This record gives sequence, structure tokens and C-alpha cells, in this order.
Amino acid sequence: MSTVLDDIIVGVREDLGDRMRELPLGAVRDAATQRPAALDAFAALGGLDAPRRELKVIAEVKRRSPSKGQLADIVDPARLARDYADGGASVISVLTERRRFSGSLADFDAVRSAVEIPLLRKDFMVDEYQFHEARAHGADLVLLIAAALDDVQLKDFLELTHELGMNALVETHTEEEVDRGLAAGARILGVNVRNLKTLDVDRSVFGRLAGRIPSGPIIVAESGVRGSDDVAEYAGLGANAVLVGEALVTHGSPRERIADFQRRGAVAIAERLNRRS
Ligand SMILES: O=C(O)c1ccccc1NCC(=O)[C@H](O)[C@H](O)COP(=O)(O)O
Repeated sequence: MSTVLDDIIVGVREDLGDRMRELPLGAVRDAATQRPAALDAFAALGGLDAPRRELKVIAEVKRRSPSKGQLADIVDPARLARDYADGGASVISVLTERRRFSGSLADFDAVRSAVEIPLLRKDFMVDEYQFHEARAHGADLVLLIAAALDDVQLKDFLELTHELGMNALVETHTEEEVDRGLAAGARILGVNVRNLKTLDVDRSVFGRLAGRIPSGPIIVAESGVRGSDDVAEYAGLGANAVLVGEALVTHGSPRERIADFQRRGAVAIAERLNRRS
């Protein structure tokens, strides 16, 4: 039986086919080489600092989702992105998937023109073309979902990402995927607590999986943040960063909210480091 992820990818491949007919791979590759170098998202998320004392926020531009339907109209993604950057977001994630998330590369372009912090192109990356395309639009970070890729694809796409000067957020949902991400050489490892088969959110998954990750990679807690208590919980369990969509796009003051998440996260990290010493 096909999963939600399988169904999303069928649509992604169809849309990709249309774009490839409009702009062939050679042309998109050339466009990628014309861009200024990618910003260093790894450094922005804490880099090699040890221990990482700050809680970084990846703030997402997310209009709708398969699990919740419509979340926010976001008529002006550039304005939202400026709010995120002013609030202290380290990276902005822009969903570019059209059918289920109502995202687009036009949204991405609008955000790219508005802010000078690293941008994550959040999509379902299954073909080499999308990586050149991401870079051609000014992406600094791309998403690699371990559940959507086999070991060879994961490694090859990670290499291609690095060759293009970008970083990758390698997203995992299970112990096995964490091990595969580490084996592929992920430097930024996400634990997404939203089950892609049932779409249920189970925050307890984060602690279980984060506990397997050795020191080194940046650990990102993805999904399920409702407020600063959840951020503090993730940070206390090892998160260096949180990726937040719904709780920001549905909030009246995302700027204040991000600052609050950073404060609460930093306190929880300090407590975790104190417990360890
Ligand atoms: O959000 C969904 O319903 C969803 C369904 C299927 C695949 C991916 C999905 N979301 C992508 C994400 O990873 C989230 O947008 C991101 O982690 C932020 O989550 P949240 O803060 O819970 O909006």
C-alpha cells in the first residue's frame, strides 16, 4: 500500500517533469553557476562549536500541510521572512512543493530577495535536477528525507549538495534512518517526529533518536512545536535547533515567538550541559 510520502513524490515527479521540459538540466546547471556562493547554513546553525550553547531556530514559510490543511494565507512571504529574520531565525525554510503545501519557487525567490540569511529549499528531493534548481534560485540548504532515498541516493545527493556549495538537512524518523544518515556523512541531522505514514506527531520519538547521535552533527528537532515548553523539551534532550512551521505561521507575532524560543532553548541547553558536567 502506498504511503502519504509515496503519493507526494508521485506529484513531485510530475511537476518536475513539466519544469524540466521548460528548462532543461543543462540550462538550470548554468543558472546555478551564475549565483553567488551559497551562505554557510552549517555555521549559522552552530557549526563546529563545542558545546553548542545556543538554540537555533529554522523558521518555516508553510501555507498548508497534508496533516492540517490550510494553516495561513501568507500573501506576502517576503514580509513574513523579514519578520523571521528580525526575530533572530538562523535559517528560513521555504516549502516549494505545490500540490500538498501550496508552496512554490516563486515564494522562494520572494524570500531570497528579502533576507540575507541562509535559506532551506524544503521539498521532496528525488532527482539531480532539483539540486541544481535549488542552487539556481539561491538555496543554501536542501532537505534529504532518508525515507524517500536509498543508501546510494542519500550518499550521492549529499555529495552533489556539497559540490554545489550547499549543506543538507538529512531528515530521519527511525533509528535505522539515523544510522543511515550518519553512514552517509550527514553534518546536519534532523529528527522529524511526524510519522510520514500516519501523519501523527509523537514528540517522544525525538529523545529516543537523538540519544543515538554521537557528538558532531548538528541535531535539528523537526515538527510538533506548539510553544516554548516543547522547544525547551527538545533542547533539553539534545536539539541544537528546532524547525518550526505551524506555530509561527499561525501566531500573530512570529518575531517575538522566535526570540522566546531561543531564550527558553538556551536555558534548557545550559541545564543539560550542567547535568553532564
Ligand atoms: O506537515 C505535514 O503535514 C507533513 C506531511 C507530510 C510530509 C511532511 C510534512 N511536513 C513537513 C515538515 O517537516 C514540517 O513542515 C516541519 O517539520 C514543521 O512542522 P510543524 O512545526 O509541525 O508545522
